Amino acid sequence: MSIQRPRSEQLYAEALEHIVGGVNSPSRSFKAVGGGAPVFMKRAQGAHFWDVDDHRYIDYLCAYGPIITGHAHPHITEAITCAAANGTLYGTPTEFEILLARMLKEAIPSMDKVRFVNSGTEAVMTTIRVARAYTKRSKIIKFAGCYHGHSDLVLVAAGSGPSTLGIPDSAGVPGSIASEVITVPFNDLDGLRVALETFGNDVAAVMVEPIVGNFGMVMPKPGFLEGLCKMAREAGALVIYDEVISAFRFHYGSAQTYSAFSDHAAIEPDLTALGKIIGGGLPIGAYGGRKQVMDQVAPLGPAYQAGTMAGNPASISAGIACLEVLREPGVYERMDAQAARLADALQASADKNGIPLTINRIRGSFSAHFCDHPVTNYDEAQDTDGERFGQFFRLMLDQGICLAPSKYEAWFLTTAHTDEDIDATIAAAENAFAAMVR
Ligand SMILES: Cc1ncc(COP(=O)(O)O)c(C=O)c1O
Ligand SMILES: NCC(=O)CCC(=O)O
Repeated sequence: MSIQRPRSEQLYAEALEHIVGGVNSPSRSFKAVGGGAPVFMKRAQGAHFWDVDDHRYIDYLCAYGPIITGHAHPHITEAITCAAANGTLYGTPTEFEILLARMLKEAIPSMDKVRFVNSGTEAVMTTIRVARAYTKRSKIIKFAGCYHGHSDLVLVAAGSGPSTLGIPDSAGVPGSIASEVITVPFNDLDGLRVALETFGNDVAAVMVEPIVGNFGMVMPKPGFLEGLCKMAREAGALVIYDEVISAFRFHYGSAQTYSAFSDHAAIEPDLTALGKIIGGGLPIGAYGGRKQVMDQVAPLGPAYQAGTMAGNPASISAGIACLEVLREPGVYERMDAQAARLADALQASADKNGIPLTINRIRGSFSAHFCDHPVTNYDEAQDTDGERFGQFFRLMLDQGICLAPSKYEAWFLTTAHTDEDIDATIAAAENAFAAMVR
């Protein structure tokens, strides 16, 4: 089944000479799946990639989440082209920024005010600063395995990327900063209670991915978000939702407005961090929240946050166009149905071959864990067979199926995946599972 990729090998060798580790984000390295050259892609269209050796792949990596309408969607491409033709960066406000802010606010009503930044990392980093400014406290509670970007504070027990490479707690983060972060297991209200009882008066915010995307896709247990919000508020701390992955992933809205949760008022955060999908494939981040809290931000308030590239017309236009596509009726239902068919077939095929597999599916995305137990927190996600994942990853890649090179990452469907893509993926998985037990 193994296919050759001489041009990727050659480019990787060259890249290693010039770019640290040969990659511009460590998540792209194949270190956790047996090493060697990552595949260098040269073109992407719809649900497909072509590599530099002219092999075609069906894409479930989807750039780690932003590509939800498929690659080079004509409506988004037109918006970007048009923005570029009118100048890529002004350093002044533009009318489009207001439109995207309005669209985000309509979809996520807990945000009275929004500010655009350039990445999810920046968005999260700033929500923490704003929460600290507002509460005049310094500590943060986060949940083990949730990834919130690569700013110092949140690189403690940091989930997918760092965990894949065996560095959940980054070097270069001073102990004094790490000591400002308290880590609690996800889905564990008792753990949160103890943390708040111990440190409550110093806690500025409890930060969480309300639906986790960074140790697989993991739903909060019933009552978890309600309990989290209640306990945080009783302790005088703010609630920050990192919805960089989850916003617009499962429906036209965010986790905090998702229909799986019955009492939306009880799970409303004070601040929300956004990124990925809202930029339609261009760099973006945003954060927003209650007016009173957001008024802390400069130029209104004392919390400073700025950005030369922030709100650039291309990213904003791409974001608007992406949300316009997602607003079309039936879009999420279709991704849901395709993901259901794919996940069910993967499970059946693994079962048939006697390979323990736990699939966590939330509408159009899912994670597949090589284990025989549920995955509801980081410990359980770690306790899965990484070697088997690596083997599966390579067997799929060699049949033209592109997954993230990490056992912690999700599979993402897009509006561009066709029934034929799903059929081909199911057939490839059948072959892969059969090969794994031979
Ligand atoms: C939940 C979450 N927050 C924050 C980030 C950081 O976003 P970025 O990579 O755009 O800085 C990510 C990226 O993977 C993420 O998944
Ligand atoms: N779920 C983790 C990521 O999406 C990380 C992407 C990156 O840092 O390249």
